[in-house]
Parts: sequence; structure tokens; C-alpha cells
Amino acid sequence: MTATIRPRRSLLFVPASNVRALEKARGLPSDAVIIDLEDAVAPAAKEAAREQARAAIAQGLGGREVALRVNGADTPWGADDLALAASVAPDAVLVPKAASAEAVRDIGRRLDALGAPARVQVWAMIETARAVLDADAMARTALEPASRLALFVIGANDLARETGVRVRAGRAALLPWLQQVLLAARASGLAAIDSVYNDFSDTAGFAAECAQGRDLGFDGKSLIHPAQIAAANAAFGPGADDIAEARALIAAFTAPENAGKGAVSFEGRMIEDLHVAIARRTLALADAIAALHHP
Ligand SMILES: CC(C)(COP(=O)(O)OP(=O)(O)OC[C@H]1O[C@@H](n2cnc3c(N)ncnc32)[C@H](O)[C@@H]1OP(=O)(O)O)[C@@H](O)C(=O)NCCC(=O)NCCSC(=O)C[C@H](O)C(=O)O
Ligand SMILES: [Mg+2]
Repeated sequence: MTATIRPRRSLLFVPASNVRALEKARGLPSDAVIIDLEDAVAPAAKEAAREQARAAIAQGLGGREVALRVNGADTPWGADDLALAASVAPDAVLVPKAASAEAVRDIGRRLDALGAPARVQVWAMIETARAVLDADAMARTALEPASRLALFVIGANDLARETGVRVRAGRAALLPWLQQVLLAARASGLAAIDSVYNDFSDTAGFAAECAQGRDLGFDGKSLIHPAQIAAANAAFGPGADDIAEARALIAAFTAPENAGKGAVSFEGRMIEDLHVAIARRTLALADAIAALHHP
């Protein structure tokens, strides 16, 4: 049986301090919205932003998945942000600058203690040198009983800030780190979302980075502007060609003349049961996207 698939092609950050953007996000075709209380909100606006986040989550964001990025536990706002998350129960709490496996466990314990429903997931931003190095240890906490950890998001801006790397087209300096985080996530069954692309007016550069993120294995991309949604949805969702090929591949492998064969020839190449599994996943993702209100 195929596990339920949640499309996460496009996760749009929306500053909680921006009421107009919160309203607009409701009607945009991103698969998820991340309401941000952290870096997109100036210190003087934190308290008001928290109340706006409360109202937006309570009202709902058009049925799409909603995450709340809280401020860090070591900031003056972190505790109140987490209390808000426990009371309004978004789909996920996005932890910025996740520091260690123990820090990830601690967020889960604190949500438990605050009475957050079990369905509230923990998502972790991997955006420090230490987090990249310890990504596997953090991801493994997802395998512990009652863990809420479900997803990693790459934070390339903070990674660049701390390490000094220059993020240029092609992201050569970041690639080993992206791959390490992706592997850590997959080894423990987590979803993995690629970093934001700051230059929202550069459509060609953004499309190239989406294609690269898809090739690297990410489920989707985090976004900062509505103009980025369509390209991310196209890059991370199966296209009509992918769907047609998946159907043809399954039909070929399961054809009566191939019964009992482990390896089958399909359009000049070898396919095995594992390729059927990949094709079935493609079709399941396509079905899940079709079931969204904003395919
Ligand atoms: C980058 C922006 C500040 C640009 O805003 P603006 O100048 O208002 O853009 P536009 O005039 O082009 O906007 C056109 C309309 O779209 C709406 N809009 C803009 N952005 C969003 C959004 N994110 N969500 C919903 N709606 C949005 C505007 O309101 C306009 O609407 P209308 O009035 O109908 O014309 C702005 O885009 C922005 O604030 N983006 C999000 C910034 C953010 O959240 N940053 C934090 C997350 S990124 C990060 O921290 C990454 C990570 O941690 C790391 O380390 O890498
Ligand atoms: Mg960051």
C-alpha cells in the first residue's frame, strides 16, 4: 500500500507582521504557508505579529498546510511563540536554527507539556554549520517514540552568513551540505525542503535552482514571493509526460507476458520492481496534487 503523500512543492513564507500578505496567501496556489515570526518580523513588531499569526491560523489559510516559524528558544519571544503554537495548533511548528538532536527533542517535549495536539509536527531549519554536521543525529530523533519531527528546511541565507560561502548560480559551495542534509532526512523518513531564492525578480535563475533542487531529491522549495509559486509547483510536481510514462511503465511490468520476470525491457531500458514503486509514487503524488484546491 502506498503511504499518504502530502504535496509540498511550494512552501511560501509570509511575515506575520504583514496583514495584507497574510490575506493574500489564503488565495495563492502554494501547497503550504509558513507564517513567520522570526527573521521577517522586526523586534518591535513581534508581539503584534504573534496576535496576527493567531488570528490567521484560527481563520485558516484556504485549507493548505500551515506552519508557524517561531523565534528561537533563546530569544525573548520564543516561549510565547511556542505557547501560541500549542494553543492554535498549526500543522507544524518550524524551528529556526535547530541546534542539536536534544534541542529538537526539547521542542517536542515542550509542545507536549503545553498540550499541543499530537498532530502538530515539528519542522526544523537546518541553517547552521553545526546543524549540517549533526543533521543525521537530529533526523534520527524522528524514529523515537512520539517524536513530532517530520521535515527539514534548508536555510541558505543563514548558512552563508555563518560560514562565509558565496551562494552563486549553481550553488557549488553549498552542494555537499545540501546533499548531506537530504541524505540524513531520507535515512530517517523525513521530508526535505530546499532553501529560499532571494531574487524574486530573476525568474530564469529561480527556475534553474528549482530544477537543481528537484534533481537533488528535495520535495519542494521554500519561497518568499507569490511570483515563485508556479515555477516551484511545476518543477517539483510530476508533469504530464512523467505521469504518462509512469502509467506505461506499470502497464509494461505487469503485462501478462512479463509475469514472473524480475527484470523487464521497457522502451529500451531495464525496469524492475523498484521502478514500479517509483512510478506508483509519481502517480500517487499526481493524485494528491489533483485533490488540492489549487492544482
Ligand atoms: C520580499 C518582499 C519584502 C517583497 O515585498 P513587496 O515589495 O511588497 O513585493 P511586491 O510588491 O512584488 O508584492 C506583490 C504582491 O504580493 C504580495 N506579497 C509579497 N510577498 C508576499 C508573501 N511572501 N506572501 C503573500 N503575499 C505576498 C504583496 O502584498 C503584493 O500584494 P498586493 O497588495 O495584492 O499587490 C516580500 O515578498 C516578503 O516579505 N517576502 C517574505 C519575506 C520573509 O518571509 N522572509 C523570511 C523567510 S526567508 C528566510 O528567513 C530563509 C532562511 O531562514 C534562511 O536563512 O535562508
Ligand atoms: Mg534563516
